[in-house]
Amino acid sequence: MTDQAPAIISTDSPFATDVFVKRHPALIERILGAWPLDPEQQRALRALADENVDGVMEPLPADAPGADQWQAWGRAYYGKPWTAAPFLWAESFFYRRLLGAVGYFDDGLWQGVDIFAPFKQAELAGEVVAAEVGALDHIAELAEDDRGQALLLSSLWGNRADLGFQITAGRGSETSGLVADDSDQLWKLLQSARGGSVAIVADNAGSEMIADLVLIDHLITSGTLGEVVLYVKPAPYYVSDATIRDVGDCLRRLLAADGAARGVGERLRGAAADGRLRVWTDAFFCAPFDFTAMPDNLRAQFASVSATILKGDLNYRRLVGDRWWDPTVPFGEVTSYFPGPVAALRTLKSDVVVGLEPGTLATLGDSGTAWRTAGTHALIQAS
Ligand SMILES: O=P(O)(O)OC[C@@]1(O)O[C@H](CO)[C@@H](O)[C@@H]1O
Repeated sequence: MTDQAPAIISTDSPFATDVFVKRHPALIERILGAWPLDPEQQRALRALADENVDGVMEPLPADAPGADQWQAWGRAYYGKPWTAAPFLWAESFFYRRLLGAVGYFDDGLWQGVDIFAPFKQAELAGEVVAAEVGALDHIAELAEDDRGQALLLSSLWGNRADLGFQITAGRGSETSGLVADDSDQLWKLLQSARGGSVAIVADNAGSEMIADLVLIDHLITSGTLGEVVLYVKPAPYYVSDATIRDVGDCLRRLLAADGAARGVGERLRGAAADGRLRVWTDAFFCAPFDFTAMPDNLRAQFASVSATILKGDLNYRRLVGDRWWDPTVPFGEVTSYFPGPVAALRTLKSDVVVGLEPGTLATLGDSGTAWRTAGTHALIQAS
């Protein structure tokens, strides 16, 4: 494996700094507006927002679930500004603190309540998803290979529908081309695994999950794959990250539609019933580390499938490491530690990128960062 590049500390990145001083307080305002929170919950949320903007990071209360573990993980960062910690680490801790502030982990009324559900549900009921579901009738008419590629691209660009990102970036419609396109290699990988099992590490609920489910249906129905293991988050995270509940909501959205979408929903329900589609999770998916630190059980699971496909920006950061890589360092080199063939489908929404051709990088211009963070560019990379 190549030498590790320096980790991204938020103070070194205007984009990451904004996540703490703008995105997180705006998210907290939305939560305050969406729920009948009691005074203590409101106080805890407002304190967390203030801490993010100009306070210092406080550890979890000593009696909170997982407090010892987080105490050990974050010893070097508590008492310092949020932006002084590694970006990836501090964001994960923010979501742990956010859920803790409303009582998600405590016995009582708020235990297990997904505070992001109103935002996810609005997206699922909206016109973007309606158009996406309706478009399946046309895609069904395409030849099998063209349909596969169309669904792959739809799963890729579906990653723009990230509700955390939209808090500060808005829902833009501008898209540029792919900065890296290993889709031929990815299809070869899937064909060589024909009839086998593939892991898909999901990202967002709503529009993106609908696109992922439609792609999964295509891969299973066409016989390309015998089994898909879909990994979701064990708890609400990064606003729109999918949990098992979201997979259920998306499946029901497909089943409630007419035409091709309903067929997709029915086939997926059948695939789940006979084990060809399995939904799984692991606590590590909400841990503040990249995949080099994955636990042995997860490593063994990824090693047992023919390939793993990771969706989205955060999974990409965790796959290659949230680091200031030279953008031309090969994807295969950085991901060589991964237990088995691996691919990434990601729209670019943070500083990290690897695997670019020098010519592509020259065209994008390495000085400006908008192409890295605006969600207008995307990539498909495979090892
Ligand atoms: O993983 P996703 O949904 O594609 O993107 C997550 C994201 O919006 O959140 C992080 C910043 O808060 C970045 O990784 C990215 O901008």
